[in-house]
Amino acid sequence: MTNTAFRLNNVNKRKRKARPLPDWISREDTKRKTLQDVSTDLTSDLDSLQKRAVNAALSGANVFVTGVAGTGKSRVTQRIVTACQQAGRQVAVAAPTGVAAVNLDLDAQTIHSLAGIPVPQKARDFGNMFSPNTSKKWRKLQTLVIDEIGMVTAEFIDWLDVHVRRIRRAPLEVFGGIQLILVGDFCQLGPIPGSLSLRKSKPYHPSNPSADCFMNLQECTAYAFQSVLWREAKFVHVHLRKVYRQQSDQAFIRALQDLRESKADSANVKHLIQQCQTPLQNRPGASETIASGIRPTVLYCTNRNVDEENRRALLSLKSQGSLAKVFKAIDSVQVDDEVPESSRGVFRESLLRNKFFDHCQAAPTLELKVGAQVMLLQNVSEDRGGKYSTSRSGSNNNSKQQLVNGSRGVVIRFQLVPVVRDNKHTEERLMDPYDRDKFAGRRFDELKFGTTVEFDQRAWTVFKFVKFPVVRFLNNEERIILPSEFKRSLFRQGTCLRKQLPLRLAWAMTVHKSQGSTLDLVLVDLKGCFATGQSYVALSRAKSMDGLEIRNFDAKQVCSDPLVKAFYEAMDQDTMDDFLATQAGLWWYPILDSPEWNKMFSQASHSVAKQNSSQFRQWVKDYKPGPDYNGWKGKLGRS
Ligand SMILES: Nc1ncnc2c1ncn2[C@@H]1O[C@H](COP(=O)(O)OP(=O)(O)OP(=O)(O)O)[C@@H](O)[C@H]1O
Repeated sequence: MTNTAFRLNNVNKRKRKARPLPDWISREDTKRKTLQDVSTDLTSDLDSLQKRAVNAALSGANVFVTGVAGTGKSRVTQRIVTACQQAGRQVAVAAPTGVAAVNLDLDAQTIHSLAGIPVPQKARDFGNMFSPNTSKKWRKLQTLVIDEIGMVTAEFIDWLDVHVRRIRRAPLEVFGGIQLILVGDFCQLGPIPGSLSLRKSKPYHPSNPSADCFMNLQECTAYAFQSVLWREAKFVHVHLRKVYRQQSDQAFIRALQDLRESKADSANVKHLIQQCQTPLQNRPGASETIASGIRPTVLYCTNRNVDEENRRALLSLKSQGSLAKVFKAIDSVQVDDEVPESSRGVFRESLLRNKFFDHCQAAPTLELKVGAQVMLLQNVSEDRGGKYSTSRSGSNNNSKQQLVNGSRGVVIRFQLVPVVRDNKHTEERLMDPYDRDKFAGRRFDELKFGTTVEFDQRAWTVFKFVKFPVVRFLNNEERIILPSEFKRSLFRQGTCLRKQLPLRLAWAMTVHKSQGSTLDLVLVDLKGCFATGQSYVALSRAKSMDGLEIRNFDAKQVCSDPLVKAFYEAMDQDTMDDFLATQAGLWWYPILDSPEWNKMFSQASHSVAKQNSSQFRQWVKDYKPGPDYNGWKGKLGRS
């Protein structure tokens, strides 16, 4: 081909590309077709409401997905995230607490670390968001998914919104134009109040910009729907209806529904309590499982009871003469390459102090013994040679066949696993018994001291053996459990990494930690129940009454919030705008009554603030982070 011909061809190609599409295929349609394909692939096993949630998310709308416990909110969240990613969107997934983020298992992080701020005590803590790294991240983001929105306070979400708008220089758009997917159930555990007293902090006023804002963050227990954001975001509400977790036990579903609505004296609840008073070991199905060595998970309302129970249980095993093995986690951090050399030390220190290491489900030290009750913390993915995967898709769906995050079992022995070293002695590796490719046709237990195997184009020699637990799970599968990675990436900071066995002792756990999980065999002790929705969350973890024992139930402790009830009624009656305008109340109303506030504003401005959100918008407009943030001066005030 001559140069001229080549050029002509290119011109023709360009011309062809520029030719308009036929009238009957608009560009919008071709785009929709692609989204349609994504949606069909990901929603084939979802019910119609679950599909509606995924499609609404794909349409680009702000979506709120809710539903009673066990209706598949987590499953829908996973599909939404995958769908948005496949549609080419920049997605971030966050949850209000470390446990919820780790539970979600979608490489989610806490909302605070996503925001690049500590758990804020003062409005100016949000000033950290203006750091070049964090603001760049927020500018790129297209979709933000927040799970367990019921635990996020209205005040927090409004302050976040305010700062994201400024960072993205889009003051009039909710979250500066980022699509919001909020997921949660306001009848489950709500925002947890902290200890900071409102009275001790000064209200923010534009005339005194360096003062700390009125900071109610640690005290605010207003629901996210009491935010300005909720009024402006125009959410598509999707209320999932079909309960999957207890689908084989309709009487149980009815009782849970009554508990959710605080009808603790109903016939359904009485029936539930009566059925579930018999100890599990005296019930036909459960007693067989217990006889095979698997004891029920015990849920307590307080941490103290949980620790006591696990310690007691492990000690009782010790007294039977069984030897304990201690597995210590290996923690490390990796600072992002783009962090300048001069700041790497500071970033390293800050990553090492990250809350991830406190919240990580995998304990820093795990003591195990033969007979210890354990729970798997990650899915076992067969298609990846039996390794642990961080994906929770399909989790718990088919627990009889699959081992998933939450699967329960008992340690039956410890197994020696070979460690190999390459012939240059530069690297050591633990041999994964389920990674069959590595053994070149040999059986794992044929590997003896000094045996050489070849993989990764190198020869490796067995030079020592290390003991790891073998767990027998509820589905009777026995599996050697090897250390696995738990990590959290902090955008433009680096990664926190913990290497530990994906197991935790599972004789007992708190109700707060159990939120989001499905349990086959569970004993719920409601002594000391203190939070709204706590008894509902605890009891709704069980799959059926056959696998549930209830202790210390007190109808007086069952409480739900009438405001939440009204919120759901408004959603079902399609009167949400009216509810938000007249009943919900904005989170700062109680602050208006504080003496500090009274000094700042006249009675007249109170009523303005109560009537609409313009007052808040005014603060937003005038708000400037305090003097601590001079470092980011260049980035401020441009919005
Ligand atoms: N469409 C579906 N088909 C079959 N099983 C499903 C479906 N949706 C959800 N499930 C199963 O129902 C159980 C509960 O689902 P999931 O944990 O997603 O509910 P949830 O609404 O997030 O619950 P919670 O509010 O308690 O966290 C899981 O075992 C899940 O695999």
